[in-house]
Amino acid sequence: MRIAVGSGNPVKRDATERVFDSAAVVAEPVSSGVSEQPTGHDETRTGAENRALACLDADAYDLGVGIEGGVARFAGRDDLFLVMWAAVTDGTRWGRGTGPSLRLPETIADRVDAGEELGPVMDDVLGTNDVAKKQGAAGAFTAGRLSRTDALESAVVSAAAPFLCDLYD
Ligand SMILES: O=P(O)(O)OP(=O)(O)OP(=O)(O)OC[C@H]1O[C@@H](n2cnc3c(O)ncnc32)[C@H](O)[C@@H]1O
Repeated sequence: MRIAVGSGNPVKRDATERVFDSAAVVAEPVSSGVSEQPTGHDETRTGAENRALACLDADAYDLGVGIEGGVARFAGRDDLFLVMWAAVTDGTRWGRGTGPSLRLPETIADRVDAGEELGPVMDDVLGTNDVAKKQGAAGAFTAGRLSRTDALESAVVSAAAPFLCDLYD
């Protein structure tokens, strides 16, 4: 089975490889079709779906996987969370799922609310370079207990459910 993951970010490829461990996983950097910093569940989910479809079309793949990081609030609450959505498609059937949500510290949430992208803000605060391609905000917020790869693996395996369980058919 050939699987494309619609990103050049190595943590997204690693998370996908963990889920589809007997498949060949190829990274296909594609456009998300949403803003650089998606806001809200709808925009973040749409980014994951767009990436899944775009990378499936890039070559002859059996499945396309799209993963998108975003920030979102929950109904009636003020705090801002890092969220992550994944989508899996074979071009006909779809699976969608989320990973864990992590509340952003207020100073970081304020900067993202003011229009900055989370990745650069995290690098600035942590004094790192490309943390989004390494342990990620999840790793930083949990003292390494939950890496971005771990978190995205949860999102991808959740999205893969319709391809793993025939109750969805
Ligand atoms: O190369 P792509 O696939 O675009 O990967 P990305 O990590 O840059 O992009 P996302 O669209 O998944 O995330 C949107 C923004 O949120 C940031 N972001 C998301 N999750 C993060 C995390 O765990 N740690 C740091 N930044 C994160 C990311 O760096 C972007 O600035």
